[in-house]
Amino acid sequence: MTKLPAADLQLPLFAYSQRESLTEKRAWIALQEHHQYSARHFRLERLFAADPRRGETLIAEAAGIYLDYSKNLVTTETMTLLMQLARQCGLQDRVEAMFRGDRINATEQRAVLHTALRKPASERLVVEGEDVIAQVQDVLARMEVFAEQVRSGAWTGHTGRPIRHVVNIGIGGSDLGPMMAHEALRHYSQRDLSLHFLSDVDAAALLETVRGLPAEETLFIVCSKTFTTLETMTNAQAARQWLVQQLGDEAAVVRHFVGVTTNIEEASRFGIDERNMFGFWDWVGGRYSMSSAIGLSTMIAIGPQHFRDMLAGMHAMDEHFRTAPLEQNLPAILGMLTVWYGNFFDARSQAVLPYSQYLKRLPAYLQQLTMESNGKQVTLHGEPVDYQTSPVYWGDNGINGQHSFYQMLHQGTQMVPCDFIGFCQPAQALEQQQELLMANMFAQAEALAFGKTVQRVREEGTPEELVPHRVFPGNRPSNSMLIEQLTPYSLGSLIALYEHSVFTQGVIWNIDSFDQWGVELGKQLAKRTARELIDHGQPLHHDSSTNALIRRYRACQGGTVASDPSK
Ligand SMILES: O=P(O)(O)OC[C@H]1O[C@H](O)[C@H](O)[C@@H](O)[C@@H]1O
Repeated sequence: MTKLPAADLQLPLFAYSQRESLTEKRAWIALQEHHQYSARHFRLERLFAADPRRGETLIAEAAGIYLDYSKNLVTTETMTLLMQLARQCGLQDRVEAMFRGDRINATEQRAVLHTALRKPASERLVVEGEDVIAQVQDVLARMEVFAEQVRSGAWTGHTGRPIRHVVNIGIGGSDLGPMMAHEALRHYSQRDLSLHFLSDVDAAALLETVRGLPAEETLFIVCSKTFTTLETMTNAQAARQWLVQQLGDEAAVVRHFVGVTTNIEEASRFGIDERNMFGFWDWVGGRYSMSSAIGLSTMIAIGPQHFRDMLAGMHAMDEHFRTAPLEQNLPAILGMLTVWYGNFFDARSQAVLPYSQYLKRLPAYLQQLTMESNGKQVTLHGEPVDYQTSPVYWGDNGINGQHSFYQMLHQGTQMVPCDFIGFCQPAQALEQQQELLMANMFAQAEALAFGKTVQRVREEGTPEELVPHRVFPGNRPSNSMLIEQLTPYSLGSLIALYEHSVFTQGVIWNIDSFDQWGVELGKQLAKRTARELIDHGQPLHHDSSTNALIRRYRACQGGTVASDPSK
């Protein structure tokens, strides 16, 4: 892509940043008062009693997702004020700027165009003189040819055997999206192809992955936006060595390794044939990249048409986000509710609870999407924020969670807003299991919202000394998302919903949701420390804790200390 002239480099920082502090905005002050004098006294049972149709009106629906946000500590007045805040923060202008391809990732001087990855081929989007849709479609077409070759067995390995195992090597955004999508869409996957994900640089990860894999039927997809990430490069080199050792020929690499990257040069140096590289662009952030060529393993597993369906679901949500009025806009509603709880109720975390075995990796995926995007402490101007930014996102498969951490959600001392996600039709059916699953989701949201009073606990004949233990305070907020069925389309739409909710939050907080400088320091220190762990003679200049840990490690390696008697 063409580079901006140096003189323009400062412009976007100021173009998209809000000069007025968030906490000085009229709507913010109004929300503070609303919280102080009304909202902090809201009781969900009273809100529901006052408006018998609340559960049918505080809802929004788009791109196959029905969102019920009535079990939140809000009234229509709250929602009006929240949307006023969004407007005063310029949300709609920022949305337009993102979709247009402005360099809204100000600290890296990059456009943010993951939405272009899922636009229909018939559209055009010219950014800095280039039609990005044409570029996207070109890569998609090449991915489709390759994916079909692998799926049909036409792509053969070095010894002429078809590929039966695909190993995605990548980390962060080059792992979590494809891994989550693979789990979510297993039902759509070609049965005679198995997918594996290798991210951890712990040798056990590689060895456990390749154990039992026939090298002649194994394809490695090295996914790395930069092609310099240490963990991925280390794993890719080790996998390469394993393959060459197994097949006894360096020439095998070209049939068993393909690359997905923005860095063609580095990938060539690794030995990947340029014809087997699938590119993307610096305007696709790692955690926003599952709809780019990073989704190659997804496409191989579910096939090009289903991959296109996933893109269509994303696009439908993108368009909804771009065009729907804020009051009916799902990502805006979700995003503003997160702002509401974090900034006015001091909620520090947000639970994501899918009632679907297939979505068990969704919370892990969302952790990078949300926290790497919005875990920031300075505004676009570089000034410290004086309000809370990203909450901790966490969660698990809802049913499993019920039998472990839901205790804290119901009776703990912290407010944890919850997102429940469920499906009307199961991807796989066994009699009544679907009803049992969804009954639990509805019951949990109801129990959190309305609890159980002292009076009811007593009426149940509970011994007096146990009454306080068996009371459920209720008034714990949640969203319920109901989707017809888990399909590539609905998965795409769900992911785009969260992407844009994250964007909404970032706009309000006036931060750069698309950089990740916070991951750099640890990487730098690890490089130096790695040298010290390899060469025990290197002097140590860390703090006393780190020095002592390294000395202990060296001694343990050298066999001069041992604490495990079983060894
Ligand atoms: O795709 P890569 O360039 O290998 O980057 C992989 C990951 O590593 C980094 O440390 C970032 O924190 C992530 O945002 C990124 O997704």
